[in-house]
Amino acid sequence: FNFLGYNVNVNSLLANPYCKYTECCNDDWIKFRRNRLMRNLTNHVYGQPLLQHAVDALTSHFNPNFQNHKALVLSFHGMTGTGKNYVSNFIADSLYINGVKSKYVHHFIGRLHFPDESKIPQYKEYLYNNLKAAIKDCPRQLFIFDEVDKTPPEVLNSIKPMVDYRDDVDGVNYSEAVFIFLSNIGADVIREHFHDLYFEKGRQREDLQMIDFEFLIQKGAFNEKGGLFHGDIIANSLIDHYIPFLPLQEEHVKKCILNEFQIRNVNLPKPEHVEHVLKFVEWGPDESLLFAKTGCKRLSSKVALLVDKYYRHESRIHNEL
Ligand SMILES: Nc1ncnc2c1ncn2[C@@H]1O[C@H](COP(=O)(O)OP(=O)(O)OP(=O)(O)O)[C@@H](O)[C@H]1O
Repeated sequence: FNFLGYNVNVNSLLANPYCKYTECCNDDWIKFRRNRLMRNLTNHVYGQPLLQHAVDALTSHFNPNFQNHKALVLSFHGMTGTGKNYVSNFIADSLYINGVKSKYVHHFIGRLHFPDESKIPQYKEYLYNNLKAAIKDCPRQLFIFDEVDKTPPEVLNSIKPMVDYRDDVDGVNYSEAVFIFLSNIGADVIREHFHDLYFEKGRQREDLQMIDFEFLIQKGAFNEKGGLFHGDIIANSLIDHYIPFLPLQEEHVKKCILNEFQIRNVNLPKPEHVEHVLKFVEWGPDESLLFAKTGCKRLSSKVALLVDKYYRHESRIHNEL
């Protein structure tokens, strides 16, 4: 309303002052910022054009004009070091003001959280109770399950009711949540298919479509051993989108190396230093040597050593500015 010529927002007058400084379950702290995500993916993630599909899925999930009938479930597949964790963090950053540090972001790592097969019943109970308590506290939660292929399928099956098409489970509604599964399941199929499309059929990486991969991954995820293996989540088609992470080539790895230098305030590293880091990268498969076996992983420590040795002055001056 208008008071003495000033526009007064009743909501902000009534708002809990606690939530001004502390993260709360409201639009001030949780809001999907598509442009922010697009900018980060464009500027920092190399060689993964199919990510646009994940952005579109998130956009429609958070469209206030549509009512969701189930939680959004994305499954990221691909070789190691191609950006699955990296992108999940950008998604968290686009959803929460506190980014990955938000109390509404939860990471579960197969080998770390569910290592012991004899404890499956306890894990199931732990997961169910944990998720339920989180959603009760705030419906807009992000659950990231890393190393899904190293998680016992029974454990993942316990969250099936939460990602299914239902209004609520035990009085709790999960439809606003986002689940992201990360795994190397299907990585070989993706690599082989990409090789065929790119090198044999002359298709450009940027022109590839989801349709080129989605069914392949779904089949691979179902057949390969791992957490999704014969699991209820796939059997019941509860994964909304399978996102393939393509294998990285030399041009992408070089960009990753330059990025690592840039992070350390070295904008123009010497070409021989970039080449030096590149020498540590293993290439495959077999003698084709087309793709980086570990993608852009483990480059940062190599770059850090070089920066410390040759650019200490440059990086210090920038840090002091
Ligand atoms: N496509 C990419 N573009 C730019 N940087 C990347 C890309 N992929 C990976 N990186 C860099 O490599 C690091 C490791 O990647 P990330 O942890 O996302 O791999 P991953 O696909 O999750 O691997 P894994 O399957 O082993 O868990 C990232 O933190 C990032 O710095």
